[in-house]
Amino acid sequence: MMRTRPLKVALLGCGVVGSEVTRIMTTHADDLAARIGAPVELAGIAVRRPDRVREGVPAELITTDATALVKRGDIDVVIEVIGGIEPARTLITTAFEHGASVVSANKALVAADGAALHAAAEANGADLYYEAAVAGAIPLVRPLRESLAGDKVNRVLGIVNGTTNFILDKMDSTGAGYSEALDEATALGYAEADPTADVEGFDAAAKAAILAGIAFHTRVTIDDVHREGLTEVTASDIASAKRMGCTVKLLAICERAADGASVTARVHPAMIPLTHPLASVREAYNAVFVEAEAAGQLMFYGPGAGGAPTASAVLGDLVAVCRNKLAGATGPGESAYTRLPVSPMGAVVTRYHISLDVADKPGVLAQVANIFADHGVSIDTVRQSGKDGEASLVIVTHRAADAALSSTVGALRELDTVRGVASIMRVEGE
Ligand SMILES: NC(=O)c1ccc[n+]([C@@H]2O[C@H](COP(=O)([O-])OP(=O)(O)OC[C@H]3O[C@@H](n4cnc5c(N)ncnc54)[C@H](O)[C@@H]3O)[C@@H](O)[C@H]2O)c1
Ligand SMILES: N[C@@H](CCO)C(=O)O
Ligand code: NA
Repeated sequence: MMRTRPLKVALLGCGVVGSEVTRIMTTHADDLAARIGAPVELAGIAVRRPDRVREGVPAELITTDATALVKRGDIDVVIEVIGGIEPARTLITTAFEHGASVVSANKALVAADGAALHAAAEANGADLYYEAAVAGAIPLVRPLRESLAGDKVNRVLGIVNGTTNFILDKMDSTGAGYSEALDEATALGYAEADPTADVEGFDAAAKAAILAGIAFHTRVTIDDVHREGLTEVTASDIASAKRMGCTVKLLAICERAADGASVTARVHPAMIPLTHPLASVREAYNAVFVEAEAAGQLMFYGPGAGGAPTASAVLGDLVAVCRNKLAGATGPGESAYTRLPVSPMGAVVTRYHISLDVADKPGVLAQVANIFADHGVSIDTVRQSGKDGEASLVIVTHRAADAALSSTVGALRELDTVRGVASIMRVEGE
């Protein structure tokens, strides 16, 4: 039976995502009501610039006082699409204290302070949902939290940042320059308000922290995630990857250690074979592999950024939270019972592609090979090219610990015959 009294929703922020949330809530009101079992009504929209023309947004709902809106007391659900840490954190906490549940798209905040937010939700009998925070429209948080709650996840690996994938794809396929590709991603609404969050890997690291926490039922914050962005990737890295039958992608990788006693979470550019499904992920699309003990390998693929796709995830959460409200229940909260520690990057085991500029004279290759052997790093392939007494060595290793690779590179830099280490890139997905 449909309840006639509407559930009241407050929207915080009416930018790329917020404007699409407003549009869908307005145009799909009847369907949303039927699915929830009660009408949902937009009761207020907090914005920073009230004079901006917002097509289809009722002017009487607009306010610049977000705090007063979340304190009203008659609000059932607050949708936070402002972004950033403050004032979002205080507004969300205040919303819980005033009886509202919260739907947020804010990965930066959840990855920094998820535990405290979950605790505040629980203390007030409220829900905190954030499907939109990870990989936009792609259902990933809910499948991990709910569908896979009976399985044991061992690995989550994928492309979780649309902007950087868009940039790499454009550079690779059209030869566009880095800034040109970034400007296009920003114009299309994919990039964060400050795009350094995308290109320096902070956005992907936040998503990796959220995914690792949910997948391994432990607490992982953004500070636990090893992070390398896109800014160090050169045209020569991309060309080198091509020669190896690979492409370069910015990956987020969360793994349970082989002994099961710890986990790791990292974001960095990596070479992956062109035959791997992640290699064909184009534009701002995201794709995530989840490997679970009983399920095997699952792949989640779809639009990872953009106003409408992200609003789709927000609306899905809104329906779930409203249903919970009507049932007088709450959905799953934080699950961190395994308390698995997060190991540092040095413990990660993977393969490496190393490009060295060396003197081309007898014994150099043997000297270089010895350094690898001394540090327990086994070489898979070596390719040498060069002339006039200088050579370029491209070495691909077998699987080795990141700490062992770092000491190998440190020792190589000490050799007089090694003029420079042109690039080091991890090789994944084989
Ligand atoms: N754009 C995407 O593709 C995407 C995808 C997934 C998640 N997200 C997340 O969604 C959130 C919003 O992103 P967006 O792309 O819509 O950003 P945006 O910059 O387009 O929108 C944010 C809006 O919030 C407003 N705002 C800032 N402070 C405010 C305040 N105190 N009170 C009221 N309004 C305030 C800003 O004026 C702006 O209009 C972020 O957390 C972002 O990480 C975005
Ligand atoms: N800036 C983010 C938005 C989606 O979270 C991206 O490019 O993926
Ligand atoms: Na999602």
